Amino acid sequence: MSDSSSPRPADCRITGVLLAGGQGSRMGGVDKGLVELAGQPMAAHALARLAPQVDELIINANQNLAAWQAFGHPVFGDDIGGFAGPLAGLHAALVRARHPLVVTAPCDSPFLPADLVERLATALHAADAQLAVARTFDQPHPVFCLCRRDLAEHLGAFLAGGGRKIDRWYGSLKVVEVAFDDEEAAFRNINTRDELAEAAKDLPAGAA
Ligand SMILES: Nc1nc2c(ncn2[C@@H]2O[C@H](COP(=O)(O)OP(=O)(O)OP(=O)(O)O)[C@@H](O)[C@H]2O)c(=O)[nH]1
Ligand SMILES: [Mg+2]
Repeated sequence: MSDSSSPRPADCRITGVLLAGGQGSRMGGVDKGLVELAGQPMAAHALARLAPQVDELIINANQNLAAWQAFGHPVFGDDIGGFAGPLAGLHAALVRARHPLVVTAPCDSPFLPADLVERLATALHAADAQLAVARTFDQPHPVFCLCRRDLAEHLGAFLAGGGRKIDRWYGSLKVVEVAFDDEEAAFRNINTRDELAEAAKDLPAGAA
């Protein structure tokens, strides 16, 4: 992670936000990113992959804030309460990001692509879009997105009007979808204890 040494010009710099504000209900109501996977908290795997790709890293979490702070990055909760979904975390991130572009990744995707950010950014700029989102084949991955920080007001108005559905908000924007068909396995998402056990088989202990 770099700032003054970033190869990106200042107006193209990117804040990465790890989305970890969910309730982990399919895992029994745990703070999913803090659950151990191959000797590390699950979030450590995602953070290790995301950090080299961004110019600033921040964490959105709504519980166990001290444990999240131990990762050494700024931690903040949703501004609207009641676990309103990932858009609430994205909005809080847009408000706090130091850089003009913000990329999101969920805490439960420990294999995320090493070229996620570069490919989203290339597509965003080429299409002059407001938001770039990953997909593999016909499967969208809406919590892997890169968008412009100046969407904060637009998203704030959507949330204030009761909007919660990520697809609906994306539908109101100029969006470019970015195909990662060649990296489908990198989007593997760990939602249950069984999926956690399977993922552990594919990661050596202490791998993050
Ligand atoms: N900030 C914030 N993020 C959320 C919220 N709900 C889900 N997320 C995030 O959205 C991403 C995808 O969510 P899920 O995989 O469904 O995670 P989850 O909500 O913790 O898990 P389940 O309760 O089992 O659905 C994860 O990065 C979550 O942390 C929320 O209310 N606020
Ligand atoms: Mg998930």
